[in-house]
Amino acid sequence: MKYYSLNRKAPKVSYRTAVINGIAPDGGLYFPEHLPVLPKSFINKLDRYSSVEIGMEAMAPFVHKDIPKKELESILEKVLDFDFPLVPIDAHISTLELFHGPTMAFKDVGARFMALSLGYFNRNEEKEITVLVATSGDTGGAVANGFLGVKGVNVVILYPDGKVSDIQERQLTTLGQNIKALRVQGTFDDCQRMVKKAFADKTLKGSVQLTSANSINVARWLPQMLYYMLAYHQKKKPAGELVFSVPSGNFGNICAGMVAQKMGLPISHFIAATNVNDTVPRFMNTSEYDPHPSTATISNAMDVGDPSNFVRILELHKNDFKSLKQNLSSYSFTDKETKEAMKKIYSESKYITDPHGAVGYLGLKKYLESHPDRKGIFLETAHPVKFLDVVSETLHTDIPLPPQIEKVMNKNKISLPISTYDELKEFLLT
Ligand SMILES: Cc1ncc(COP(=O)(O)O)c(C=O)c1O
Ligand SMILES: N[C@@H](CCOP(=O)(O)O)C(=O)O
Repeated sequence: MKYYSLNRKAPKVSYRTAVINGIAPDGGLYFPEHLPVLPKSFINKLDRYSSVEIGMEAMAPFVHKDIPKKELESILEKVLDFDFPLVPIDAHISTLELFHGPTMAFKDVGARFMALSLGYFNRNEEKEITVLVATSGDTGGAVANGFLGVKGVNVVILYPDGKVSDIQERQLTTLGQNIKALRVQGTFDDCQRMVKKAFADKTLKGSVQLTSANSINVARWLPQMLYYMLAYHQKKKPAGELVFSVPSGNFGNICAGMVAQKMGLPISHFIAATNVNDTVPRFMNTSEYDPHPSTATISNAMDVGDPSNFVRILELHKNDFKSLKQNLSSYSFTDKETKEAMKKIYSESKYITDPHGAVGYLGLKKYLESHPDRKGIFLETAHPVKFLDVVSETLHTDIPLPPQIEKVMNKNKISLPISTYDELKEFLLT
């Protein structure tokens, strides 16, 4: 498989080079040259395959030639070593829990897939590589955990100071070793801008080999398509067409779902549910992309004003607004609505959602109002314990700390404050 730059001013590259570069030299996101269509016989029998077998079929074409099948299998065995249960909420709605991994958010699959891919590519290299990552909460912890101790890789995480939850901050600042955290005076978008500026900085790139572990990196982005396949894997046959509501921030997860759909998964429609950071819902109403600075919300990991992956979504729909409209609805919700939804789900179904999942639920509910004949799944993207304050204040209930979280609670948070790109550059060069 070759990958091209969406800015179309850089050479096509292999999976290996796309992963190592992170972003193309012309500043564009990499995109697969073609999307393989999976055999109908495979799609119709997803329930009969194991998660690793599904992962092999779906991911092999994307890494082909750079990662041998045996190695890919061993990577997938490590990446998919936890469950992704589909839980019914009511007669029309289920939720796919993506939080049973080591950092309890959906980022664990992509982060570990990328870490293991890079570890494989770096196995005989002497040169060190620096993985730069911007986080609004969950990517940082997942990347820190996934890359901890990986030979030849240093990780630098940028997060917006005071805008991530206490547990999220602990997950990205307490591991030590090859993981460093920088707390930025600004928003997630400022962090992401600094990361992108670093990639465009020739003097920096001459001294440090940089890559990104955000979903701009194909190794972080593409494996997320497996969630959608694993949902069908749990459905009784024939599953029929489903709609997916995806709580969205940087739009990597929903975009990976759209890749799965193009590969043959029978998804009838997507809902991108956002908090008040509504750049995409506004675009879907006006066809004008007009990013606003992000606003802090209780679903903080989605506080993104200028989502990186939206260009990939446009590419998947050949930049045709009409065809995008047929496949995607997008709605935004306030914190008040989110809390009301958390209460409603808890009182009606005894199910505790985190604020991100609750936004996904609201998006699905809204869509089903005008499509009562359809059934849908909203993705529960993080464990509610990661947002303990909001959840206990809203639902007046306690959540016991799972062992994954307990182990970071008594550790010291270590991070350096920065406010400008020059400070980041100085940090990377010393
Ligand atoms: C818990 C949670 N939900 C939803 C999102 C949004 O996902 P995406 O950025 O892929 O749209 C994130 C962060 O990305 C997250 O951490
Ligand atoms: N919500 C994310 C923001 C970055 O998203 P990514 O998927 O592009 O890494 C976070 O939790 O950091």
